[in-house]
Amino acid sequence: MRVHICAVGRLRTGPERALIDDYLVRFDRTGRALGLGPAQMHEVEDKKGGGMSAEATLLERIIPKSSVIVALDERGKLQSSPEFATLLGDWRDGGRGDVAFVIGGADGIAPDLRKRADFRLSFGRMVWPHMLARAMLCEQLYRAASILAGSPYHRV
Ligand SMILES: C[S@@+](CC[C@H](N)C(=O)[O-])C[C@H]1O[C@@H](n2cnc3c(N)ncnc32)[C@H](O)[C@@H]1O
Repeated sequence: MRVHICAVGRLRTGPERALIDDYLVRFDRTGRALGLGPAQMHEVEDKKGGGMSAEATLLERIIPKSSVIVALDERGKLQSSPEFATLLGDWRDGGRGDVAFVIGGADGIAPDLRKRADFRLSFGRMVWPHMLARAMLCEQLYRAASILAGSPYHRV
């Protein structure tokens, strides 16, 4: 099952990029034997300042058809890391295709796209900058793969 990260904003060279690249390499390496990955990053940018509805139009174009859509949203559902690992395994085994994680921009994800999502995932009720949310997602993907692989990275 391929994992798509569909995000608003272009990641420039810097500390977030280093973190994200590192966790995605680790995720791909750990996930390969589990049928998870590779992870692909898709970015959109609305240069005309059309806000979340313009961003949603661009996001809709890059979300692969028939993928499970997971919207990252602070109002979504909280998961422990083992619960998230189980979800990822279930999506892989469910045979629906790929999974697409959607990360909004400064205004968030437009309501229609949020409603269309199969799952809304929260990293807590605080709002994080989108690039940090991206880095946190990549770490949790690696952690989930490690949990499913039974490797000792995750400790309770
Ligand atoms: C700066 S936030 C936008 C927050 C905005 N208030 C909203 O209504 O969503 C940019 C993006 O980062 C992600 N994000 C930020 N905090 C999050 C959290 N606690 N849990 C999950 N995703 C989060 C979401 O995808 C959000 O659309």
